[in-house]
Amino acid sequence: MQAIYDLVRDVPDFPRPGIMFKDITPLLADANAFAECIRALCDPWRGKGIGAVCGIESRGFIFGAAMAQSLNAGFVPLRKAGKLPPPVVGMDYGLEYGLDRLEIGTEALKPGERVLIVDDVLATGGTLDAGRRLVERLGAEVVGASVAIELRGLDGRARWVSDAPLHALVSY
Ligand SMILES: O=P(O)(O)OC[C@H]1O[C@H](OP(=O)(O)OP(=O)(O)O)[C@H](O)[C@@H]1O
Ligand SMILES: Nc1ncnc2[nH]cnc12
Repeated sequence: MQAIYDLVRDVPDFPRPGIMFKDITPLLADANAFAECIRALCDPWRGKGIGAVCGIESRGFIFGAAMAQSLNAGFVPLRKAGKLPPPVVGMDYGLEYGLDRLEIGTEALKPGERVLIVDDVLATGGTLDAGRRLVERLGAEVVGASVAIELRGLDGRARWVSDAPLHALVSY
């Protein structure tokens, strides 16, 4: 896990003054560390009957798609506004450095389907909360969530009001 810490770069004042941005691109560029990261993210979910991994645009796609393959599950994108063709349902939310909207195709998940939600970073938790609500709106079952990085100081975990587990690989 130390390799993962070593490969996440701190970028001060990006994308806004006062934000310490966690840059995952050095981690993604390292084949062994990225593979180890995907393995470790998937381990808690093996044998748990995950039918679909919902990855959150855009960095959540990188981890989510690789995890879906490893878990032998489908991949369903939760996309930013206006990117998915209709019909969609959407949700506005706030994140550490702005406001945004996530959407999902109304036919993308079956009622009762067992879903894992994946993102790269948990900061204030607004994004993950919006993702959970959208999946539940479609009647699917949120089995849990995984993030590569948790920023504990922003207490995003408090926004995860589900009983389903929320796993973080590394935390700061
Ligand atoms: O916990 P929160 O405060 O909600 O912040 C976490 C979200 O912020 C980033 O997404 P961003 O909207 O910057 O999109 P990107 O992945 O396209 O860079 C990150 O990828 C998470 O999705
Ligand atoms: N500090 C941060 N670094 C990287 N991604 C983020 N998303 C929200 N806050 C972030």
